[in-house]
Amino acid sequence: MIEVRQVSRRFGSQLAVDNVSLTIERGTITVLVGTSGSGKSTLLRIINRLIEPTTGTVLINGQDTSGLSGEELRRGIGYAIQGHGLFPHWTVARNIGTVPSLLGWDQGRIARRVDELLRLFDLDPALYAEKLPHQLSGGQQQRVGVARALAAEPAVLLMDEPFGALDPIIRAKAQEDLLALQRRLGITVVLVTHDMEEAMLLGNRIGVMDGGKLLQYATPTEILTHPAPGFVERLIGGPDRSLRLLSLLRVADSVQPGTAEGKPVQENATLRDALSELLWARVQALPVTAADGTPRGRITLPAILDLAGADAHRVEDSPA
Ligand SMILES: Nc1ncnc2c1ncn2[C@@H]1O[C@H](COP(=O)(O)OP(=O)(O)OP(=O)(O)O)[C@@H](O)[C@H]1O
Repeated sequence: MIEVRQVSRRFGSQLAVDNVSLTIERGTITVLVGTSGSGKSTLLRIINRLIEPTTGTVLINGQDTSGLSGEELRRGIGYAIQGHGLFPHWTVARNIGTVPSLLGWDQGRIARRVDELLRLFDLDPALYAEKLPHQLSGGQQQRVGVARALAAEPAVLLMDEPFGALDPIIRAKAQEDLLALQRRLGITVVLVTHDMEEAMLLGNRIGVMDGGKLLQYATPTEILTHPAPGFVERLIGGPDRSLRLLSLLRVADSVQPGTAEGKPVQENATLRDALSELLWARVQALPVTAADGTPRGRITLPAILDLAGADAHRVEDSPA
């Protein structure tokens, strides 16, 4: 668990982070979202003490981090940034092995860990371990950046706009991969983005920042259905609000008995995707299947329309 208590950071006359308190539960994804200059990156870097707070404290698992050396702290916390931050003249393997080397792991253990991480990120070690970063695609570099951040098996992973430089298709894949990875490893992730869509997709909780202040810290559903008045309300109150709500709900949540004609929709797809399929096929209903193709029932247009409005209580009862 990470506890940020009344943390502020001043740069000259500017208060980049203004009295922020929040608690991040172990094994969750927290997304800090806000416009440029709102203090997200500064707050993230205060957690691993790349930036020291002017006032306030950060506790990790109950321990005040100011009592640790910054270097020691950072070896236990993964950090992945936009542009991947890979050393350009080092091979992929050496890049991934950076922190284990600093920690004094023996060569055999480092090699095994590098191999394991490359496989985890779908990069064949025989093909990629000895390549240089510039010989990889943007998406592959991004994966190596995250692999490097995870090399020493940190319990906490901080990510600053990790998908910012990726094209939309690779970005969607990278987001799905992060969700799967986080579930598999059970790590605590704190991620910074300026993209509310990304925050809604990834966050168990979202912290909305503006002018250094944390304006709201809540689940995606709470933010959509009960946004804090003012900035947050304006941020999420655009014309696609109903579609965002549908993005948080799964087909499995409103599947009905029966069958339908047409291309099946998977039960773990979002209702937004299902709506798109229904509109594309110009039908009122489509069959629903499990990932392995087992029939599950059908999804209908009226059922989706029913959930797309501001019926907050029903939406709140649904899993985010
Ligand atoms: N080292 C620094 N020296 C002086 N001012 C700084 C420094 N780092 C950040 N700031 C200022 O603090 C404010 C918050 O910056 P920060 O990088 O945390 O914002 P952000 O929300 O992450 O923005 P972005 O999305 O553009 O990265 C900005 O106005 C920035 O100019």
